Amino acid sequence: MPSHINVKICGVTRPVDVAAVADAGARYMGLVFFPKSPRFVTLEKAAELSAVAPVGLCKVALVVNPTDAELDAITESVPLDMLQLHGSETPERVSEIKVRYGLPVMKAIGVGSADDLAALDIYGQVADQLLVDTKPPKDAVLPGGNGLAFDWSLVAGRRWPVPWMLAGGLNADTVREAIRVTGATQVDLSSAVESSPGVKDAGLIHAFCKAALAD
Ligand SMILES: O=C(O)c1ccccc1NCC(=O)[C@H](O)[C@H](O)COP(=O)(O)O
Repeated sequence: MPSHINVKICGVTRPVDVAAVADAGARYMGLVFFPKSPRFVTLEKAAELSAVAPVGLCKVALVVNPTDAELDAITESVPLDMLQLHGSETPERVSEIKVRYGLPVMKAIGVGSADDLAALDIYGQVADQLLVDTKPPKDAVLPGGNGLAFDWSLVAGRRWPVPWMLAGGLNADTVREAIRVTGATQVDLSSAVESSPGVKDAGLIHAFCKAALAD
């Protein structure tokens, strides 16, 4: 019987990663267009990875405060199913991007304390999905993908009018507890399925999906 949990593996950089993500039963793969990330992919590489993704694997482009020119280039070169906004995009910008590109938009919100939860209610009115992620440390180079968890009890029992994913430091050992505490039906991760920064590991991807999808 199919699991009711959806997994997103973010930051694939090689065709073997795409195969591992699909074989392991993940529902989404993320392509990172943030140049400072060790998971950064060029337009050409992203198009190659997108082309080998099987039907049914949702291809998500992750961008940070993108200009229209950047999004034009990405959407013209890479077959995609969703855009993930991981910067400080305003609700108005989320709406604008949805209309201009005609793709579902997932907005990432960093959570570090209860003060951050109001943003989820606001963006839940405009985005197609929410990514509830750990708020990055102040000195972090990356706005996401830092392998750090937040206090899951902050979002326990919270619900929004759109589907949402839990992210931030998840791994095969913690994902079941994270799902139990938060009630998440979708989970996203990057760091814990890598052998070194930016290099995905098929064994770790399979182990994570086996743990997440077991119910
Ligand atoms: O992963 C990156 O390199 C990245 C760079 C810039 C913005 C966001 C980024 N990742 C966002 C994700 O969707 C990650 O999967 C999410 O933050 C969880 O990452 P991790 O804590 O490493 O599992």
